[in-house]
Amino acid sequence: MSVTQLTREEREDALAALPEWRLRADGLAIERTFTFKDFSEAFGFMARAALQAEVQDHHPEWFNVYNRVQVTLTTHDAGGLSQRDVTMAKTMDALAG
Ligand SMILES: C[C@H](O)[C@H](O)[C@H]1CNC2=NC(N)=NC(=O)C2=N1
Repeated sequence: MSVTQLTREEREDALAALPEWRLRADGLAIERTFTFKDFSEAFGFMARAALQAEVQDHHPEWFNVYNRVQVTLTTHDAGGLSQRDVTMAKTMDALAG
């Protein structure tokens, strides 16, 4: 599937609209750590995000310990950041409340 990387300008605009996310040092991914009340809340978030990932055909890299979910978004098909990551980041922000 052809997906294109964001240009530097598009990336900067996207990050400005995603204040909770930071650009990974290599510039190829965005990252956010979500913290919830407990494991049940964290896993509920992951379950809802997983269903949305399927709908968007765009899957997160993530790591969960108890109430914490560390998320990395990158587009493998583009070899870096694409609009799909931005859309998924906004979806996750909305799901986390
Ligand atoms: C075939 C399938 O559509 C692709 O492999 C999709 C699935 N989910 C994906 N998820 C992410 N994060 N990046 C991709 O490039 C990607 N590609």
